[in-house]
Order: sequence, then structure tokens, then C-alpha cells
Amino acid sequence: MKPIEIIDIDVSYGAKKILEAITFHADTGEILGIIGPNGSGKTTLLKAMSRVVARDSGEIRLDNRDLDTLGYRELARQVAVVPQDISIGFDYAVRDVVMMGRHPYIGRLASETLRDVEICDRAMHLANVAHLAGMSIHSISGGERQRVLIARALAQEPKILLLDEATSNLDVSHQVDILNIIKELAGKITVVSVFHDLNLAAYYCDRLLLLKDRRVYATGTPEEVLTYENIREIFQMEALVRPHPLTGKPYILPVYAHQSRVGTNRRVHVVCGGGTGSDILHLLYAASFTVTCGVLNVLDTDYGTAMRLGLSCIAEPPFHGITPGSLSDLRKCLDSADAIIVTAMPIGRGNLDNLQVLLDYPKKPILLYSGNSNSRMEDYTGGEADAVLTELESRGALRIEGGEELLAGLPQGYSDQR
Ligand SMILES: Nc1ncnc2c1ncn2[C@@H]1O[C@H](COP(=O)(O)OP(=O)(O)OP(=O)(O)O)[C@@H](O)[C@H]1O
Repeated sequence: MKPIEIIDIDVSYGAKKILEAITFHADTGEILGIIGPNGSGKTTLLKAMSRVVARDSGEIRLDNRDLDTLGYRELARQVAVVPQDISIGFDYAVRDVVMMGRHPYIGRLASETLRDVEICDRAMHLANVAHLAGMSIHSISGGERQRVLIARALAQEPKILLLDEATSNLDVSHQVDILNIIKELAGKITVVSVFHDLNLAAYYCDRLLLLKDRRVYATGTPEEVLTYENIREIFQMEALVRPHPLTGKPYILPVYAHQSRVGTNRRVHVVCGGGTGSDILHLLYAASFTVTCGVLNVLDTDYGTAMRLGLSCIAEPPFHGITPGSLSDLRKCLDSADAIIVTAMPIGRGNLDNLQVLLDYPKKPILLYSGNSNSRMEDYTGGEADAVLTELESRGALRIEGGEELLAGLPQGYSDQR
């Protein structure tokens, strides 16, 4: 039995359709993250799940019971919501706000029991607001108020907790504290949460639901949903997606788009390999340079990156040296490039031609890119590659470290002529 099932629902505000044919479920004890661009309907979906907005059609089932058949108190024992909009009309004390979470359990004319007080205290302790208990809800900060609403939801002891970006107002340590609490609670309860921060979603969620244009665009594990392609398609943003070095979960690093179009009408050729060029291929692509690269081996990570970005790349089969045909293609790319970038790649006999050919282009700007780690080219040629680099530097090739410096060192295009 699924704790919550959404079956083919449509939701509209007036004549405007907001959600269409939405079907998914949450599994017992999991954290399901809802992600998607602004206005894609995430909040509306949570509101439909808690019956705050009505559906046009479709069904929502809680433990296989129709959501619409539950009375108010029963619904409130099953589902707690922490909304995005955290305004509270009356001037209640924090403790009273948290105690509101117990209302579905306290009889109409009855007063709170010792058990209600204990649960309320525990919820305040978990959300780290116990020290605020006597204060007015209006005299605490936005982040503190958000934690109070989380405490109220915990006091409700729900089976399903719906969070609408519930940690967005929190500083980074409280954000992690609250999400850790929620992760601990999950297992006992099921959590469905809207996230804007994709990295938090990747770490804390068991599965993700990605919304786009009123519909479900993708569902699955964070690894399945947070792909480079999905992020580019949905958020129209260049980003590097890498496994987090400590958690192994996908980690998204935006390639900041303010640089976009600086390279319009400019061509750059990148000599790279072994993954040393991947980051800057993304950066140059995001900055609207026309990028060519190679000669690369088709098994090379940089080749994979070039293919995903749709860049023009000269390539040889696996374990193949550079053939005369590729060398001639390389010369054509270098002839038409406004600048050449060489990364700190491993150079052996097989790809030495990639470097040596650059000596024939004394007038081209050449940037030797070592990345932020300031690594140097690994020379497996017994010194020949190093000799070429030394010669290039003596002719004016510049050593460049970070991405910003790289963009600054390249000939700029006509970014103001949009
Ligand atoms: N009460 C309302 N009346 C009419 N339209 C609404 C109402 N609430 C939201 N909308 C519209 O519904 C669409 C989806 O809004 P919703 O808040 O669900 O999106 P969201 O994905 O949560 O957005 P965000 O990421 O900005 O929080 C938007 O176009 C919004 O303008």
C-alpha cells in the first residue's frame, strides 16, 4: 500500500491549467523531492496533495483511501504541511503556534494533555526553537519562524510531511540541521518536499520528481534525474554535474551564465585530453565561443564532453596515434581560430603532434591553461613536450590558471550586439 498516490490529476486556477496528467507516488518512509523551474507548479502540487486547492480531475489516495473522503481532523493527523508563505495573522507565542499542531488530537472542549505538552516540547527541541517558546511569533526572525512551523508540523505527528521549500529562509547550518532531522524522521514518516537547491535535493532525497510545463518531466533517483541534459533542458543553464567528492551524490556546479555571449563570433580551439579540458569546454560553450577541440581519442573524457555539448571535435579511434588526415583537420581548425588553449593534459608520443603543430602558429594567441589546481602538463615524451611548451612561452604564450582569467585572456566577441 502506498502512503500517497497521485493518479492522473489536473489542477487549474480559473481558466489557467497549472498541472496536467500528473501521476506519481511516494513510498513509505522515503524523501521524495519535487524540483522544477519557477512557476512549474510545485507549490500547487503540494496544495493539491493537502486539499488546499481542488483538482479538476484525477484522484489522490492516502493509504489507499480517497483524500476527499477524509474529515478535517483525520486529514490533519495524516498530513502536515510546512508552507512557503510563513505569515501568521495573530500575535501568538511560539509555544502556542507549535501546540496548534496538536489540535487534530485534542477534543473540541478538552484541553491539552501532558502527552500533548511532551510532544510539543520534543518538536520544539528537534527544530531548535525551545528557547523561543515564550516569544511572540512576530518578534522572531524569518528563519526562526520557519523552524517554528517545522516544529508545528512535527507536533502534528503526521504520516506524511509536505514541505514547501521549508528550509529556504534558514542559514546553512540550520538548513542542514533541519534536513538531517527530516532525514532521521523519514523511515518512520514519508516526506514530500519542494526543493530549489538541487544539491540539497540530490543529497537528501531518495527520489526526485522533476516538473516542467505542467507535466512530470522525469522521476527517479537523483542520479537518474539530475543529469547534465535534464538540467540544461529544464533550467536552460550550463552546469557541471559531478559526483560529490564525499557523498558520491550528483553535485551541480553552475557555469555562471553572466559570461554568456562574451565570445560571440569568436572561435577557440582547445588542445586537451584526459578530462583536463572538460570544465573549460563547458565554460567556453556557456560564454558562446565557437569551440573546436582535438585531436582526441574517442574514449577520452574530453571527447565525451565535446559530444554532449555538440562541439566540433577531431578524433581518432581508441589507442590510435594522430593520422595525417586528423593533423590536416587540426591545422584547418587552428587556421580559423582566434585563439588556442592548451590544457595541462598528459602528452605521450601518440599525441605529441597536437603540441608540435602549434609551433607553426607564432601569431596566434596561445593560452596554457592549468586550471585552479595549477597543475602542469604531464610529459611522457622524455622532455620533448616540455621543450615545446618552453618554446611557446618564449614566443608569448600565456599561462592561465582559473576560468575567469581564461575568459579575460581570450579575444572578446561582440557581446553588446545582441
Ligand atoms: N492563487 C493563484 N491564482 C492564480 N494563479 C496562481 C495562483 N497561485 C499560483 N498561480 C500560478 O500557477 C503557476 C504555478 O505556480 P506555483 O506556485 O505552483 O509554481 P512553483 O513551481 O511552486 O513556483 P516557484 O518555484 O516560483 O515557487 C504560476 O504560473 C503561478 O503564477
